[in-house]
Amino acid sequence: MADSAEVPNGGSTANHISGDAQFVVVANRLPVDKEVLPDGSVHWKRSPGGLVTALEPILRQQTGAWVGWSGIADSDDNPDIPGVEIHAVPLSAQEIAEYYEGFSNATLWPLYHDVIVKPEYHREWWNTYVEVNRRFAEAAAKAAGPGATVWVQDYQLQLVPKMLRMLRPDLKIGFFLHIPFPPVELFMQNPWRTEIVEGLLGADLIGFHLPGGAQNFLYLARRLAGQATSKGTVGVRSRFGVVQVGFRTVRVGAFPISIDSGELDRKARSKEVRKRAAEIRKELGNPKTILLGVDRLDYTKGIDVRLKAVSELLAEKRIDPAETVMVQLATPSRERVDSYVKMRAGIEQLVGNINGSYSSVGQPVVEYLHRPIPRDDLIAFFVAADVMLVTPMRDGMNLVAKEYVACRSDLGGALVLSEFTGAAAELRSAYQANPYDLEGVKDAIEEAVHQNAHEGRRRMRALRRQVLTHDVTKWAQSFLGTLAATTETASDANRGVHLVESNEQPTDGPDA
Ligand SMILES: O=P(O)(O)OC[C@H]1O[C@H](O[C@H]2O[C@H](CO)[C@@H](O)[C@H](O)[C@H]2O)[C@H](O)[C@@H](O)[C@@H]1O
Ligand SMILES: Cc1cn([C@@H]2O[C@H](COP(=O)(O)OP(=O)(O)O)[C@@H](O)[C@H]2O)c(=O)[nH]c1=O
Repeated sequence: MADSAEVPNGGSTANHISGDAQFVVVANRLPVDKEVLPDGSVHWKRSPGGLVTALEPILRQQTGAWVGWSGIADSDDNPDIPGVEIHAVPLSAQEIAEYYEGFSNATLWPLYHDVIVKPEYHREWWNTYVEVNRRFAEAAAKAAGPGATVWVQDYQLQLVPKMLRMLRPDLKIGFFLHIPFPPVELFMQNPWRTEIVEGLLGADLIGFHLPGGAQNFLYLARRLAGQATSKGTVGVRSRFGVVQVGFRTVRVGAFPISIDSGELDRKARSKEVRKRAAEIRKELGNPKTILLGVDRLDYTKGIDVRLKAVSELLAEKRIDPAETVMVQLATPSRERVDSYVKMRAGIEQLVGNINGSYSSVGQPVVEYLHRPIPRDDLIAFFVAADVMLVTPMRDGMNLVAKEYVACRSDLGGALVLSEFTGAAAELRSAYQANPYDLEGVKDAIEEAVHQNAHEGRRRMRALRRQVLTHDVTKWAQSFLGTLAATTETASDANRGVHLVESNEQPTDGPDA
């Protein structure tokens, strides 16, 4: 998908509902964000974040419908996207404040990301979350044809599976969580924890990035919803868990998401991208080492950690300011949520401090851009960067790490990767570090900066083998294939699976 597209004003097909789609994606966001320019014309640009990056190629491969919000208040415009039938769910300014900024991003987001900031619990936010989830469920019910497959995405819509099942029992319903599913001790804080578990159990298949999340969920289904569940460990794309909900069998599994690695590999090899990468290096003053960070400006991403690490490495003369430039590309995100406002100020202060202490005139050590970067430009930055810094405190997957690897067909570059990303489970040959251990992060960055070419190639070859053989198509096929196979009766599905009753004492504790 292009980063932006002009759509003639008045090109809306609002309320044009066909109700015959056989495949429906339901996500908080549409794949494109609406922007109304000062002259009143409408502009649609790519929505931020990895969810859209991952799902967009899937919908290109099979026609279907996408139910979501356009990113601004009170809009029911449906942009024209070839091959995808768009069903916009309008949200009022108050719903955006309470459902999106409030319950989704100031309650659930911090709760599911290790309470890095304190989650806020407000009853009004919850009530609006329930109401908006109902509207998404109704929109999905209208878009889906008889017996269709509906794939509900992410933490903003955890009540939709149950609501949709009540409206349309004929549908096959999948749910995928793009962020970490938290340890049981944290999840239990949520005053509406039981409603959320029951909401998810409306699906036929519930997917997580990692087996640990799936196991946490199975434990909670037993404890909070009182359902019998399977007991063994969950595998990656295998050994699915089972929850028995009356006569229905819900499967629970781990499906690590990925990227369109073949497409990125191809683009990164192109002459234009190579040329642009060379230009970037020149524009940065031809430094020996380019360090790169690419993130939504989010406190989970550990942008402060990498800035502190670089600052200390400079102070300790372990890296040379005359030879090093760090580029931090930061897409604006959730700018009206308090914790994001505070975090932005902190990061910009760190950038200022480093530049104040170590830059020379016209040659800043840190180049910081606070704006969305078009995909093609991003690819050139990946090709140019000697060391990619991915240091989240917690991250569901982190597609940026995989994108960097996919772009390095030259086997150059090095990846510094937080242990607390979903990607760390697959990208074992990265320079991994614990983001809470600043000395460890510094050591990893220093090692990556000074790696010898042979070691660098060995690591990158191993990383690429993983990323190129596990792409987003494999992710979607494994999830949708498992969902399609969930037709058996409860007794068939449970054959050979020992179910633990909710009143039995489980022997397998949750995997925190
Ligand atoms: O829609 P926003 O509030 O602007 O946020 C953007 C998206 O952020 C999150 O992305 C996650 O999904 C990625 C793909 O699975 C994953 O790699 C990453 O670790 C997650 O943080 C969020 O989950 C999406 O719903 C948002 O649209
Ligand atoms: C900064 C920036 C990023 N992108 C693209 O956005 C996604 C980010 O996905 P990830 O899983 O790493 O994290 P979140 O979903 O944001 O939590 C990735 O595909 C980036 O290439 C972009 O297109 N433009 C940008 O400026």
